[in-house]
Amino acid sequence: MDKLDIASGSENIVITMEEGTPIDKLNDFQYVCCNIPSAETDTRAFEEQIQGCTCEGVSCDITKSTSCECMRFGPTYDSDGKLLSPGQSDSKSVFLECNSSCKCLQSCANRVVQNGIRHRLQLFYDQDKGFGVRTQDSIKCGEFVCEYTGEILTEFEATRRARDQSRKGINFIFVLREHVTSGIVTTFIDPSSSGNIGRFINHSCEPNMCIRPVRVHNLVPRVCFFVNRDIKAGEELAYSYGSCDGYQSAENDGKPTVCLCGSKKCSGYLPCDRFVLS
Ligand SMILES: C[S@@+](CC[C@H](N)C(=O)[O-])C[C@H]1O[C@@H](n2cnc3c(N)ncnc32)[C@H](O)[C@@H]1O
Repeated sequence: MDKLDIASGSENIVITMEEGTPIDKLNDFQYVCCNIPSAETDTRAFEEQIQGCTCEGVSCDITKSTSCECMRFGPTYDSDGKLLSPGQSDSKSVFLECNSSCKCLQSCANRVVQNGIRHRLQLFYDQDKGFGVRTQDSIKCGEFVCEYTGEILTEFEATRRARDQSRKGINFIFVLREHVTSGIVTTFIDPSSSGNIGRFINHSCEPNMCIRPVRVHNLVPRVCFFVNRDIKAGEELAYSYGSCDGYQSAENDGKPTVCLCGSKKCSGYLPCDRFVLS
């Protein structure tokens, strides 16, 4: 692994590591910028291209979102590419960007996540919480930070791996629950051996980031982090591992993990997803 860039050049920005970060702990970790199917996962959702819009011009018009098929569920961003309503639990559940089959250009206002990480991020290590991520730039409320990429698992494999990871006192499996008309669609993402910088972000009971499941070229949801307030360079980035409109992260089975987020609103323990226990 590159000592200067944990992404080894695969992101469009260098992701540095604070001096002294014990990267030897990450021997088998492979950095991947996008989700990949595990050996057991049906790959059809990866292959099915979402139909693009037929808008004419360089960029689709955010202010007339009803005229763009990619914004049929409403706009996701404002004209500066900032997430609309980052401080609220979302009012809509489908977040669609324009994609490779649309006529608009890569600079279209409805293309944010697909343009990758824009702010300088740094990996660091804390004796108590382990790895963590801070920003080296100030970030404005609503701006995109990064995704949580990894292997997309079947429920069976997710349960097996979650139990396995819990025994080692750590759990990386992100459980995304989306409420759709036909019921609940659940996606399991495991970045423990293949993942991106999102894998290292810690939980806070008073987080500075929110999560949105964004779809771009295919049906596989991309779990995306956006800041929910203006933040300063040097701040640690954090999201809530607990449920919020269907998003949850698994935690240690049986023994709750004491939360060290340091917030006055701290609930004492990390949230736990019940699927691990079933
Ligand atoms: C997705 S990983 C985050 C990166 C992790 N710190 C590492 O060293 O790889 C989740 C794990 O980090 C630790 N963690 C995250 N947030 C924490 C918090 N607020 N307090 C205590 N431990 C935390 C827990 O061990 C949890 O299982």
